Amino acid sequence: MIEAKGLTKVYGQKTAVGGVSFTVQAGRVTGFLGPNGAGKSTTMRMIMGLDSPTSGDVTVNGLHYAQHKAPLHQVGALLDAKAVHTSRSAYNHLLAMAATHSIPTARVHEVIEMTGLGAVAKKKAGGFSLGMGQRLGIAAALLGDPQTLILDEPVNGLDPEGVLWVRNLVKYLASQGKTVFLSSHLMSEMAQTADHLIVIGRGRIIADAPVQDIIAGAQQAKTLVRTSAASQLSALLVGDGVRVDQSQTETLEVVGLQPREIAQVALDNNVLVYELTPQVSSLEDAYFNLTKDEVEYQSHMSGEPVAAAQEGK
Ligand SMILES: Nc1ncnc2c1ncn2[C@@H]1O[C@H](COP(=O)(O)OP(=O)(O)OP(=O)(O)O)[C@@H](O)[C@H]1O
Repeated sequence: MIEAKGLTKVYGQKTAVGGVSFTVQAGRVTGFLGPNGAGKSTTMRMIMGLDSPTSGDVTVNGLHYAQHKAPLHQVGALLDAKAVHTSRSAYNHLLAMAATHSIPTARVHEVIEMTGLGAVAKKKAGGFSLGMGQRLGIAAALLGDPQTLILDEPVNGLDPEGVLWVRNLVKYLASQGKTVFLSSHLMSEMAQTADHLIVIGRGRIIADAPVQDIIAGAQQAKTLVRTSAASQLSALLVGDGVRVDQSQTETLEVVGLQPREIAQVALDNNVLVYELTPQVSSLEDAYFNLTKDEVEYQSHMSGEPVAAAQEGK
């Protein structure tokens, strides 16, 4: 379990993490989402004792990271896949880590096989592709068979087989009662992997709820309507709390009414409707809804990223 209380990190004028409190429970996969610069990596670094909080507190399995006598058995983390000795082989990198905790060599071989690194284990880690580096980072995180796993963007650079493997792995570990905390910018992947989500924006928690609740929260009754009299039906439907967008000649998107209510209006007015399809919200919709005011680095049509707001900078 990870517990953060009033966790704050200020760099000069910049509040990277502004007094966040949350609990990452054991036995489920908790996703950590937020726009670029929201404070995810800083939070994870503080959990791992790599950055000290300006104020507040965070513990893993009841203790600060540094208080654990055998931390590799408590918490395994992938924070920066490039943080390896570049001229050391993957095997030797893992062996060196294992030696610090008297972890048997057999476990090194085990995590190498688990992560699909067998063929390259004796090669220098500095020459690894992004995906192979991620696999090595995950192998290192798993080495001590820790109770808690923290993975910052674990699927970044992985091929589809690797993405599926990470998904199944973290779900399996959670089912075994482990605590799994992972960040990703891939919404569809997060929707399939996480049970619970913590969403952060500009250093503050903006949602902390089960994935299904977050998706349901964004859900407005939205229906795709195909009709031969789009303008007429649109005029009949539009009103208080009801929005109608006409995307094509015979296609309407109606927000704020149930399909049955739309059908009734059409029937009462003798309008032919030949399709009524309720639209289901995705995690991506919910995420954009939640973070629309929290995006600090916004892309523009020209492709040139600019700081959308200069809060604290
Ligand atoms: N060492 C540092 N010194 C100064 N500012 C920092 C430092 N580390 C992070 N920041 C700033 O703190 C904010 C949060 O950064 P952080 O890396 O935690 O965000 P993130 O949510 O992980 O972003 P991303 O999705 O881009 O990885 C950013 O504005 C970043 O520039």
